[in-house]
Amino acid sequence: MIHVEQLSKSFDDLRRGSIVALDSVSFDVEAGEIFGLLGPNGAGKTTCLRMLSTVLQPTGGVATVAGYDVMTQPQDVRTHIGFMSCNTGIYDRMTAWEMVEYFGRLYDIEENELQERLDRIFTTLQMNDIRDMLGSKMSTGMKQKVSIARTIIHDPPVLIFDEPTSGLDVLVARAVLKTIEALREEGKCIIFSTHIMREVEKLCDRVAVIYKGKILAIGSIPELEEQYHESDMEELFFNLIQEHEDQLAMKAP
Ligand SMILES: Nc1ncnc2c1ncn2[C@@H]1O[C@H](COP(=O)(O)OP(=O)(O)OP(=O)(O)O)[C@@H](O)[C@H]1O
Repeated sequence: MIHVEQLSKSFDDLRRGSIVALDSVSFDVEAGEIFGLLGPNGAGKTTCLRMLSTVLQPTGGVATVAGYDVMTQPQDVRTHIGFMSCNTGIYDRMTAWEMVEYFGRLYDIEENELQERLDRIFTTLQMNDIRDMLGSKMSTGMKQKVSIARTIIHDPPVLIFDEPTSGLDVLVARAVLKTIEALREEGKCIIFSTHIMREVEKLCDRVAVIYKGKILAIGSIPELEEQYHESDMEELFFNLIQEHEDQLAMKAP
């Protein structure tokens, strides 16, 4: 469903010169799977997800999403994905229902089908009590639910979540994670970025540890624990980063 091969992205930064935000990254994600990108700030997670959602153009490598090439078929990619980040916007002057309906209409969903989907999503995400609430009156958690609803209204096979729980309290974060789990049960292909170890342990079928634009390790958690002889995910993560830093230091002139 998602195929990424040697994907790279450099930015020309006025102050810092050329920045390699992502460096020859490769992975695949299947339907019915949650794949985590785990890395600290600045690791390249957002850059990777933005390229998969066609917001940014790669400077090297290839990526296909639902069979469509992000470079040559961006429009097809866009109709087959739902993208949500922690700052996906909510309109103050629209109700929850109007907002999700509005996004459904942007995708040209037939009217009867749209109303059925709205009913289903509002029930599944337990949003019926905020149906008529304006964006300006919503709590952060309510806004996050509306963001998820608008991300899935066109029933895309691929879902891309960029740090979806960032800034949320534990209760709302838990509800968001439960929703993502339920979407996996529906057979969605899900890629999810985070810097929170526990989220990966709870949710992800496989994970890529990403640091300074490179994938340092990739696999299921049991696979990684076995490969690196470390059962504590946090220790494993720090060890991988330390090892990478040591290698960089050895290469430095
Ligand atoms: N538009 C840009 N211009 C220049 N540099 C950029 C740009 N976007 C990202 N970068 C740089 O690329 C690197 C990777 O950033 P990215 O936002 O992908 O990391 P991240 O893993 O998502 O981190 P965070 O959790 O902080 O969002 C960083 O060094 C960042 O400063």
